[in-house]
Amino acid sequence: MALPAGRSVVFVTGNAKKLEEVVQILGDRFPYKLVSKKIDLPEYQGEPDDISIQKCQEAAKQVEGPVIVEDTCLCFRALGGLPGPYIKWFLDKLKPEGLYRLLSGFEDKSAWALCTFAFCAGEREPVQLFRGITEGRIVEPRGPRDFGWDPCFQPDGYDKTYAELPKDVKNTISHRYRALAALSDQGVKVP
Ligand SMILES: O=c1[nH]c(=O)c2ncn([C@@H]3O[C@H](COP(=O)(O)OP(=O)(O)OP(=O)(O)O)[C@@H](O)[C@H]3O)c2[nH]1
Ligand SMILES: [Mg+2]
Repeated sequence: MALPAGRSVVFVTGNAKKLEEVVQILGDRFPYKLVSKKIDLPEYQGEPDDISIQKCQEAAKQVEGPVIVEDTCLCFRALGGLPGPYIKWFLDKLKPEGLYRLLSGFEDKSAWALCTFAFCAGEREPVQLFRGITEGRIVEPRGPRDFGWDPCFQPDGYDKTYAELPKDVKNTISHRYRALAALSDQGVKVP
């Protein structure tokens, strides 16, 4: 069963840039009223799916209603997928230059960005996951610095980094776009 049309769903994030992209990507394609709420949820550890499930359940508990959360990983192939969900701390300490230098001992600079949206209708309800992946490689940082690791991620098939690409291009190829496309295709369900 779908949520009744017109119901609102709270997107819980502490990240204003994420919210900006979600709003741009979704436009009016989402059948529910999307309300945002700024809460800094805990940074859980573990596999991406488990992290998103825990994050969503915690958000539903705090909001006491239907919620969507999103968790983003940046995974370096040469490092077996790390930093993955821990990219926030790696970026914070190393900046995009340091992320690039992390791979200096490796020929393989390939990486993928993984975005997972999680929806649940309430605290003890099941969590639905929607994933999107964009493949690319880690390059010496280029472009504006206003969003995280965008300057050092160059998506496959482009000679520009995410940061250098116009927003409307990033937003049609990104990990976030693909995850939201899965969400739009499959729809959210309440038990
Ligand atoms: O250059 C970027 N392009 C992107 O498209 C992108 N998406 C996320 N990030 C960064 O990667 C970490 C994810 O951690 P994260 O998913 O826990 O996010 P967050 O803690 O900032 O927000 P939230 O968890 O409250 O939603 C954080 O440092 C985000 O700033 C991005 N950087
Ligand atoms: Mg977070």
